[in-house]
Amino acid sequence: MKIGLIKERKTPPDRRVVFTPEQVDQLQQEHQLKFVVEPSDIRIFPDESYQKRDIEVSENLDACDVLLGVKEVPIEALIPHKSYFFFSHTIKMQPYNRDLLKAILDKKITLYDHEVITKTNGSRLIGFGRYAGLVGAYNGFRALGLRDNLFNLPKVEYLDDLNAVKEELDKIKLPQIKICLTGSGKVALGAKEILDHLKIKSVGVEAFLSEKFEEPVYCKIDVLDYNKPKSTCKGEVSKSHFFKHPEDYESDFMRFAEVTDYFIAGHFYGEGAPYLYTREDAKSPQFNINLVADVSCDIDGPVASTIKPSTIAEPFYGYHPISEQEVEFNHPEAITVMAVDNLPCELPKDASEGFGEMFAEHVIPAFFNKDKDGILERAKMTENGQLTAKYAYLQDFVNQ
Ligand SMILES: NC(=O)c1ccc[n+]([C@@H]2O[C@H](COP(=O)([O-])OP(=O)(O)OC[C@H]3O[C@@H](n4cnc5c(N)ncnc54)[C@H](O)[C@@H]3O)[C@@H](O)[C@H]2O)c1
Repeated sequence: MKIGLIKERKTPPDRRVVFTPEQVDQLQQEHQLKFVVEPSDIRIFPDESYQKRDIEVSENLDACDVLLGVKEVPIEALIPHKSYFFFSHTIKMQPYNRDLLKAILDKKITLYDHEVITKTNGSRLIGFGRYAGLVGAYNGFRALGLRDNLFNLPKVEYLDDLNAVKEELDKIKLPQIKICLTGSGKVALGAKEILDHLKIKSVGVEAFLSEKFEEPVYCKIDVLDYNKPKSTCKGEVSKSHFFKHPEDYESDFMRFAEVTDYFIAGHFYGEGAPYLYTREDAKSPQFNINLVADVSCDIDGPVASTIKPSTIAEPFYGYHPISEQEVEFNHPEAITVMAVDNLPCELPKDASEGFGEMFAEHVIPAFFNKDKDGILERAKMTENGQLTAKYAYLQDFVNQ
């Protein structure tokens, strides 16, 4: 079997890749696999680092059975009749990728989307969430240091890797602040890794809400901490009930907002769930949050101060809660917002290594065991110019 590692072609440039040279080397030794790497001048691992390991680097991907990329492949670069794996960002009917999905069908491409490489229960097996959480939490501290003239952390993109990021954090001293972190997935765990590296004390909900501390503390909360059942809720309150019937719940986040200084949003927001805080909530004199690292990054939604995504080049802006307008990130009345929507790109080396490990563990075996766990079947969105049954709900979207 021949696998092609394709060049990333999106703007701004994305330096990540599915497999590092070392991983390709190892996979070629362990399996009946041969790799071809498409040349790229932006990839974090240069062409020579593959060539040094005798891995073929070539523009010609004709002989490849499968092509692996990270982000959306531009329509003109799609090779007809091939099988691809990449993030197509189409499963939620994202309008900006409608033409891409149409082209994939027209060109009779078999598309497997990384986002839907899942266990049978639907939970995702691979992704870059951990790296988003790591960089997002760090960026929030960077904003704090710059805004309050406390310390000057460098941008992650100028650092070599995660170790270098952690070394920078070792140099700072934090003020006594309360940090609230939402979520239970990969993003939240990545953010927690940064908080734990800084040796910030983790406290439970009751203590966080009611006690004063001499040192910085954080509290990690999940859906049933920041939502409560409405009086009309009939079902038994549980996480799975919340996921199925979010309309039976209302936000209980204000009790956290009243005592939190720095909020790290690392949750997954499901359609129909209550907003954590609205623009009105943020106007309340009791609303205490003045810094948000919104890794979840749902725009103009559950975290009302996130009025737009920010960029790696310009990662911070201010949200003025009274005027509801954007202001300077260090405006004295602003909630400082970090809402970069491509955070893992800032840590391309570690993110590629981590992603490659997950892909090697969960997907590569499926090529050789007749997909006995249904991994490929669940992730296959298109085949022979048709949407597969699981993704047939996208038919109207592509017909528009
Ligand atoms: N800013 C960025 O660069 C960036 C990068 C990666 C991910 N993200 C975003 O961060 C968020 C979290 O991603 P992740 O990688 O941690 O996800 P994940 O798949 O690792 O975890 C999702 C968690 O949400 C829970 N969940 C499932 N359905 C839910 C629902 N309806 N309501 C609430 N929780 C539910 C699951 O139990 C799981 O624990 C996503 O919205 C993702 O788009 C942002």
